[in-house]
Amino acid sequence: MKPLSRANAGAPEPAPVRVVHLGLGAFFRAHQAWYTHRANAEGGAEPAGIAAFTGRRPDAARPISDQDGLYHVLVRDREGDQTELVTSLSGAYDGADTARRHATFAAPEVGSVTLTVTEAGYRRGADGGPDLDDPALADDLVRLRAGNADVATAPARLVSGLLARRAAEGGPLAVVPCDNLVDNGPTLAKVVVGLAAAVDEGFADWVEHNVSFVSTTIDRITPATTPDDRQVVATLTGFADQAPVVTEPFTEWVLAGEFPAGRPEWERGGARFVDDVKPFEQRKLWLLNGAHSLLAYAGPTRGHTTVAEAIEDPICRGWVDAWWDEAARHLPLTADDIAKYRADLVERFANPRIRHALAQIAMDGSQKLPIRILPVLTRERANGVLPEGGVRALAGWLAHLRKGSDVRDPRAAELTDLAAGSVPTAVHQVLALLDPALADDADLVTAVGATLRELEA
Ligand SMILES: NC(=O)c1ccc[n+]([C@@H]2O[C@H](COP(=O)([O-])OP(=O)(O)OC[C@H]3O[C@@H](n4cnc5c(N)ncnc54)[C@H](O)[C@@H]3O)[C@@H](O)[C@H]2O)c1
Ligand SMILES: O=P(O)(O)OC[C@@H](O)[C@@H](O)[C@H](O)[C@H](O)CO
Repeated sequence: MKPLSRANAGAPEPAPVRVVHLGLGAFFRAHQAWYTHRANAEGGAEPAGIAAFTGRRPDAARPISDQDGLYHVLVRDREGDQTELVTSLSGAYDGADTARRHATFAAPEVGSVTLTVTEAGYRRGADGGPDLDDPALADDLVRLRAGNADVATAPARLVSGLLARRAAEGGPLAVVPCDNLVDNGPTLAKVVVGLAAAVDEGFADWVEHNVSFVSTTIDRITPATTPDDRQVVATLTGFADQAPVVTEPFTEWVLAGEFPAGRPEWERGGARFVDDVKPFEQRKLWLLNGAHSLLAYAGPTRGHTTVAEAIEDPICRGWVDAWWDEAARHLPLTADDIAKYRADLVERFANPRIRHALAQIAMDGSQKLPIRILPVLTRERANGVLPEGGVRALAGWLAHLRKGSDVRDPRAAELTDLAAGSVPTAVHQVLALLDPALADDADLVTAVGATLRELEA
């Protein structure tokens, strides 16, 4: 079995870096790096390279940098596997490598910064600005004010990179969040401008005038890679690839916003540039991600561990259909569009060769449910409806929290405490943490309690 390298694979030399990425995870490799690779492969413009930095694990870049930035995407449909070698990563680095990060941010030929740092990684406070009660972010702010750029959180790394760009007179640039958040461009802008202002008002002003925050809807189901997946890639390609990613054939990237310093021609890879991502965003976050979260919490009560298993269970499928009916009532799309999207989702979820663990999706519920479930639930309640699917998603989350094991969430300790004890108290306390208005809704509390008892029976 050959080690993967540009020489062994006959791959082109690394392209000049035009994009910096924060959060070198699986999704970035299956999505933004893949679109950049596809755009480069189409030819025409000068190829664009990406310098990508890990978010939290210093060692995560090593297997990729040892392969000259190369890795395979393993695309799995019901019938079989296809591999594609991705060549757009020109460098993979430890996110704590401040000197490298700053040099990349400062380079005028770098025009965009993309991010996949998870919902929790944005460290937003209740007002949408930076959560300065978060100890890690507060610690980073002290460092930034002291001129020390060795910071750890994603917002602080972005701010320190922008400080380096301003100091080098690198010019304007675009920041492109690719995480599942509502209004992700303006949402990130609020965190970054707030943190910049806490460092220095003049710098916040520079950010407002020089940095464009682009909104995106991003979609490609990409589970964590397993050792078996690596073996499949080795068998198919003959390379001992240490960093392949597994994904589905479907992919979507919709973007809205300005790129003042240019960008790769991602549309050549299939990306769409629109004036407003909102209809795409609501369709995706409510129908796809909402159903994912519902299955992630309620599915295990029926013994399921993956999305594909759960969606094939007629009971779980009924839960998802109920949720989709509720969400559909509030989507600004035609009935035909919604029906087609739902049918496609059933196919995507049921793909038996994508083993998407419910436990992976269940992470960070306190950050995800307000985006995926509550917008529909609150609209339904305003219309006097007790929505079965939304209620079940909340009840499922409570069941997950009450099991107590493997709750991965920035508020895990608080949540598992609140969820313990009698059902009515647990439901009231957990809903109050999400939104006090939910806990004041007696009919909702009763319905969630009844569904929780049913799931726990
Ligand atoms: N996997 C998917 O199917 C998918 C699809 C659409 C969007 N996304 C978005 O991409 C994100 C990452 O998914 P993934 O599959 O790449 O996961 P992953 O676990 O493979 O990678 C996560 C990346 O985020 C970084 N990270 C995690 N927590 C962080 C934190 N608190 N601060 C800074 N960086 C942090 C990690 O270091 C890593 O680089 C998701 O949370 C979601 O917002 C994922
Ligand atoms: O990646 P997360 O943790 O935000 O959410 C888990 C899944 O719901 C998500 O990754 C979907 O698979 C993805 O959003 C599909 O495009």
